[in-house]
Amino acid sequence: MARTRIGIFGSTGSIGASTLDVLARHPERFSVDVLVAHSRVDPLFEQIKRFRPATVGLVDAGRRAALEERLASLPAAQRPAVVVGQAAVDELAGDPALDTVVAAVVGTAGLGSTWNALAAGKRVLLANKESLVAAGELMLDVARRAGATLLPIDSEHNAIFQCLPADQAAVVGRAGLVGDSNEIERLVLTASGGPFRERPLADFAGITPDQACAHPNWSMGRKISVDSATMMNKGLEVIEAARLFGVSAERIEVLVHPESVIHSMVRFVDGSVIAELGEPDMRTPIAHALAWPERIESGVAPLDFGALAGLHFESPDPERFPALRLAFEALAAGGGMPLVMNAANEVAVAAFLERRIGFMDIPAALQAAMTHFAGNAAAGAPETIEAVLAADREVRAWAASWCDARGSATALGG
Ligand SMILES: NC(=O)C1=CN([C@@H]2O[C@H](COP(=O)(O)OP(=O)(O)OC[C@H]3O[C@@H](n4cnc5c(N)ncnc54)[C@H](OP(=O)(O)O)[C@@H]3O)[C@@H](O)[C@H]2O)C=CC1
Ligand SMILES: CC(=O)[C@@H](O)[C@H](O)COP(=O)(O)O
Ligand SMILES: [Mn+2]
Repeated sequence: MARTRIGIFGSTGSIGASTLDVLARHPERFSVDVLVAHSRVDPLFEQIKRFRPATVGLVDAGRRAALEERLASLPAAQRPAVVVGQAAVDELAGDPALDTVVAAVVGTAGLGSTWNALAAGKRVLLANKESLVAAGELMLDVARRAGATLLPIDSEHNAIFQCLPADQAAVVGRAGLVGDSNEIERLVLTASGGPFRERPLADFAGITPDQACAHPNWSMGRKISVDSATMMNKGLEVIEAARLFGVSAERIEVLVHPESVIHSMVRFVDGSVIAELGEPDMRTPIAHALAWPERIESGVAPLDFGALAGLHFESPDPERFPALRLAFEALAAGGGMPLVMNAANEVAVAAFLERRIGFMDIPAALQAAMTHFAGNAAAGAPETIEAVLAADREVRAWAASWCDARGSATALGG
């Protein structure tokens, strides 16, 4: 059997590392053909030595010399072709030499590569939820038209995908929509509640970036870790679920489950609930999507029920986690509002990580952007990928000014 040729966009990140860990267990089944990073050449070089890709992409042209210097130490036959710059790297995702693209870039920076892979009709393992939130139906359209197979590896969506009836799951797997099934009552997205689930609101002002990135169950990149701490991650995931599974906001429930053992569930009209359980380890959904519809070993230990202290559930607190409510509002508003919310969030999280604004300024930035752009966003979602990118840039510029003003006011004691 010919090996499946894999490209990992965002290979040096947390999802990239988990994917390579799974792939290393199945060298007879998969080859690693393309690896893409933004600028971190040291981990990229280690991956090149181990997995011998034919091509590597580096977005930051300023790091090219550093990468070439390292590659010069390898025998010529082991040196990959090097592609540099965002546009050229994004084009690699549509390369006919790839069967499967793992979309693991963080933020809407991943939109170009995810889009190109779908447009080329590939199997796309989607971690990069921000692209789907920003581009929405446009992205699903391009996937459908090209006959792409869009498989979620975000743990909740992969869990739901696994819980759906086989005929429905096959439709999602081919980038279609579940639609208004009269068998499925609702989708239940579980949420850990993040590191501040029990912290009083009065103490939120002093939250530091390192505290926000200390997720209780999952080891992830810093942006998504902050999103989990504000529960914006769950908000993005509500929109991601609505898009992937074609369900309205009323049929999506968020349930805080601090152990992250149940990764999500589907409620059926007859009262049945089907859940997917496992250790909180991304190698499980990644292995599932790599091999789907077959199953392969992932390296994740079997769940030890005897070691569980219990499974707990509670409702999300809207006072301490307003970002979740804002996401439901953005979904209900439709049009370009999810794009506005997402772009403002990316800018505000970056400002928080750089200590320019406080933790609760993140949801404040979302609220301000959503209010400011309400008229534009209501006009409808952008109709081309270029319009999505232009709208994303416009909101980012506005949100950056908002964060600058908020940061100066805070520094002045305002
Ligand atoms: N981590 C997790 O467990 C989960 C993550 N996700 C989603 O997966 C995505 C990735 O998250 P995570 O792995 O945690 O993030 P990380 O921050 O760990 O990694 C991000 C990766 O993207 C690369 N990158 C950054 N900017 C660009 C760009 N402009 N073009 C190409 N590559 C770029 C980085 O390269 P470099 O290293 O050079 O900076 C790095 O390889 C996010 O959308 C997140 O929401 C979803 C579910 C779980
Ligand atoms: C692993 C994964 O899929 C993350 O998106 C995770 O869900 C984050 O946990 P929260 O439930 O705290 O957002
Ligand atoms: Mn998730």
